[in-house]
Amino acid sequence: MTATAISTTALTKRYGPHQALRELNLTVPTGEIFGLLGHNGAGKTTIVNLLTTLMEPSSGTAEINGHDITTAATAVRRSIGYLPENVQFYDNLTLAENLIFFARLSGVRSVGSRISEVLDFLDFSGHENQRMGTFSKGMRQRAGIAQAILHEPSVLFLDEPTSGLDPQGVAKLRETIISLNTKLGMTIFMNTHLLAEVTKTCTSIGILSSGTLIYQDSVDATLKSFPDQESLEDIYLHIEAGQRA
Ligand SMILES: Nc1ncnc2c1ncn2[C@@H]1O[C@H](COP(=O)(O)OP(=O)(O)OP(=O)(O)O)[C@@H](O)[C@H]1O
Repeated sequence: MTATAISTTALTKRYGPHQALRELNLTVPTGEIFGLLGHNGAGKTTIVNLLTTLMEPSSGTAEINGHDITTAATAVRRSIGYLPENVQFYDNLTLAENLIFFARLSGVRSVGSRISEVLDFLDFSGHENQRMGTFSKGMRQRAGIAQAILHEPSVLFLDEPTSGLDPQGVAKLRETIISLNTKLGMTIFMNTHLLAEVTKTCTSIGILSSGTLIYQDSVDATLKSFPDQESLEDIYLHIEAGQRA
């Protein structure tokens, strides 16, 4: 039986009178690279904020590796890594100084050797003594992933990870996400608008529309189920249009 990395039951979030997420029931098996798609304002960041324990749900529940996001938030935080869309660092400090700071915050043992191991894995060694204020967007992204995986999480959340990257940066990020999944066994949950990238990177997708999950399946099954559509982008637009009709 496949283990479950992420599961939500009737997960709901209201901001005042606005219902951003409506009774979401979602299951992501361990080992998937799951891409959450949806229009602007669909509720994608809200889901990530709930699953990473940055916010509490209005009602409903969710579990990460069997830990409840509300009653076992500390256990959830130990088993997840999170790369927000705009990752923040201390720009006047070097990469190593930043990573040491974050590693200590998350209780990493053998900080120096763990940082070397992570930078090596990400093919990012050699920048340790560079001040972060001089980093390009792609380098910041790489540093953000290093920070997010320092404590060896088993589930990694990425919010719009391709935002602001050039095509080389997008390709490098894809390579990194796939190797985190295949070599380290991490389950990946990513929010994205870049549908061409989803076909190349993700194993399964969900589509969120106005706070409701309207579709979930593997990428392969999705491509087979809509033989008349040329690409995942066309399939996405077709499903979304069906929802609005
Ligand atoms: N703190 C907040 N207070 C009030 N409304 C909010 C708040 N955060 C988000 N919203 C609203 O909730 C809805 C979902 O927002 P969310 O940021 O989760 O969407 P999204 O799918 O991530 O959008 P995008 O693709 O534009 O980043 C939107 O209508 C948004 O305006």
